[in-house]
Amino acid sequence: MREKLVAGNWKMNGNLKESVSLLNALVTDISTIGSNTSYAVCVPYPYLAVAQSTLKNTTIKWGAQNVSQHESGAFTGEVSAIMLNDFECTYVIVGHSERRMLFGESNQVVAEKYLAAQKAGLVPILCVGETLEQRDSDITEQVIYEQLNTVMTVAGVDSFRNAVIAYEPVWAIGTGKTATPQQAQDIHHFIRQSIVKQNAEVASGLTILYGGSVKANNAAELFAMPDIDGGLIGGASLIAEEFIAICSAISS
Ligand SMILES: O=C(CO)COP(=O)(O)O
Repeated sequence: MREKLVAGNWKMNGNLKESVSLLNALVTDISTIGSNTSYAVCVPYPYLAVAQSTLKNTTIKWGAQNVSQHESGAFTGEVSAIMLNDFECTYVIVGHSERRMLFGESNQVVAEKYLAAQKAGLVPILCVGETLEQRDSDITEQVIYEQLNTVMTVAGVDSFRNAVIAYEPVWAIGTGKTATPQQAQDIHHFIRQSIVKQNAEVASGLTILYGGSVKANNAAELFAMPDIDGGLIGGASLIAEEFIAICSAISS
């Protein structure tokens, strides 16, 4: 059985006080739900230390939202995978569409970040997804295949044994427009089949998350689809009750 996962992506939100209180609320509330699923929060870098101290010895894992493709050196403002290890991160998000679009990260750079994360023992959560324009031009599968294939070329298909993929249609992020469960399932199936062609065993064990306006009231129907193994949650992960409700939608 492949791992199910619900991960929060806090993005650039909150301050220290709010982060501490959200983490504490999650720790209290998570104990009320079943545990056949993994849970995680990807917090801003400055709050990794407090995530580490608050979540250690709980069932909630933690991670970062970005990582440098370089090991060390003159890269002002960047954070390496080795540094993330100091905070005992399990996960790091790579290739989020906001990084691709706002910070110009190409498929190649994303693949190098993915590889750097894995080399340091972190589990990359590789985000893929199409814009509305690309969907309307009927090139969704082509776009996603290129995103995946660059990673397979740089890191190999076996690398997906220790990675998670998140399908996040750009048009559904922060817009309140969720992909329908069938639209999401179709792309999840396409992603899994793209990996099956290289290695069926790796593909069947691969956790593929859906992200994009997942809320407590639409999570269960998305998570019920056969190739959707959980969610990457943005806005709703900033409210403890909402995030916990989404987590319980997968356990039930
Ligand atoms: O980008 C996302 C998670 O990485 C999704 O964000 P929202 O859940 O706010 O749409």
